Amino acid sequence: MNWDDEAPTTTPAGDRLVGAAADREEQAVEAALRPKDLEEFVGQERVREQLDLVLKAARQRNATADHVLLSGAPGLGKTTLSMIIAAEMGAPIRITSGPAIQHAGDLAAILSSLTEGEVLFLDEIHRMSRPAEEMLYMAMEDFRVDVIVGKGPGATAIPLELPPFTLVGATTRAGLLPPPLRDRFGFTGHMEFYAPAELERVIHRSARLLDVDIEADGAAEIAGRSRGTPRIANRLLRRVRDYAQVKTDGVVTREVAARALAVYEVDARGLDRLDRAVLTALLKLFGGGPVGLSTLAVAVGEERETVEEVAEPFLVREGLLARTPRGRIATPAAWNHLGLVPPQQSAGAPGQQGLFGG
Ligand SMILES: Nc1ncnc2c1ncn2[C@@H]1O[C@H](COP(=O)(O)OP(=O)(O)OP(=O)(O)O)[C@@H](O)[C@H]1O
Repeated sequence: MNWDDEAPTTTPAGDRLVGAAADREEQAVEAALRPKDLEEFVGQERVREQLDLVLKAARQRNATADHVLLSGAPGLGKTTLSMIIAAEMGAPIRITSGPAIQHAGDLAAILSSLTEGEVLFLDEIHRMSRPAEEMLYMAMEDFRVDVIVGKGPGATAIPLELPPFTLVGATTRAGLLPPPLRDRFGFTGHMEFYAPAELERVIHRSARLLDVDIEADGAAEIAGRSRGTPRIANRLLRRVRDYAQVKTDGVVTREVAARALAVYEVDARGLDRLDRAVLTALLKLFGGGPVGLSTLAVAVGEERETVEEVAEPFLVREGLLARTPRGRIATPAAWNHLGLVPPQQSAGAPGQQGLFGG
C-alpha cells in the first residue's frame, strides 16, 4: 500500500474526542482495527451487498472492477471499504486525496505509475483542482491521458496509455461533484450513519483485537455516545480501556464506560463540552433563540465557523437545534437533554421575538 496523502487539516476544534476526522497518528492506530473483507465489515448492508455483486462479477469476467464512488460523512468506513475492494480483487492499492493533487501533472505522475488492476483511492475527490479533474475524466473512461509538454503555442499533447485500473473516489459531499465526474463511476455507494446495535458490533470486534475485556452493557454505553460513527466508537473504546486499566480491574462494564466518558466530558448522547456550551448558551442566555450565529459564537468564545461547522451539524442531526432564517433555535429536546425548563411561551418571551440578531 502506498500513501501519497498529506495529513488532513484540522479544524480549530479538531482535537475533540468526538471529532469525526482522524490525524496521521490516529490513522496508524486505526490500521490495526480495519476489517479486511466484506464479511468482517459491519453494517451498511445495502452498499455491501451491491459492492459484493460488482466485485464478484468483475472477478468472474477476469476484468478490472468498475470505478466506485463512496459518499458519506468522515469516519464511516470509506477508506476501509476501498482497501477491502483492493483485497477482494487481489490488487494493490494506492491512496491519495483531492487536496494533494493540485496540478494535472501530479495526477499524471500517479496514473502513469499504476499497475494493471491497481485500485487508486482518491479521498476528498471533490477537492481536486479543475485541470486534474478534467484529466481524470479521460483516464477513467479511456484509460488514457494527454500529457502536455511545453508552453504556449509550442505546447504539444502526448497521449499516454494507462493500464486498466479501478478508481475508488470518496467524498463527504456527493452533491459537489460535477455531473461528468459522477457519471463516470459505474457504482455509487452511500454510507449511512450506523445504528447503535451496529456500533456495538464494531466495539466488540475492536475490543477483541485490542484484548479488552468488555461486557455487553459496556459496549452499548460506548455505542450510544459514538454519534453513529465507527471511528468515534473505536476512539471512545480506547479511552475507556485506559480508564478501566488505571482505575478498575480492567473490565469495561456499563458503569466503568459511563464514568470514563464523563471524565472526557462526552455525555450520554455523545455531546462534548463544545456542543453543550453552544446549547447551554442558546438556552440560558437567549431563551432558546432565535439567535444569530455570530452572537451565539461570541457567547461561547468560539469562531463563527467552529460553531457552524464543528458543533452544529451534530446538534441539528440530533434534533436539538434548528437553523432558521431568523436565527438558531433550540428544540424541546434540547431543553430536555440539558434538564432545563423552557420559559413560558408568552408574547413577550425573547425566544418568540427574535431579539438576538447577528
Ligand atoms: N463498517 C465497519 N466495521 C468495522 N469497523 C469500521 C467500519 N467502518 C469503519 N470502521 C473503522 O473506523 C475507522 C475509520 O474508518 P475509515 O478510515 O475507513 O473511515 P473514512 O470514512 O474513510 O473516514 P475519512 O472520510 O475521514 O477518510 C477505522 O478504524 C475502521 O476500522
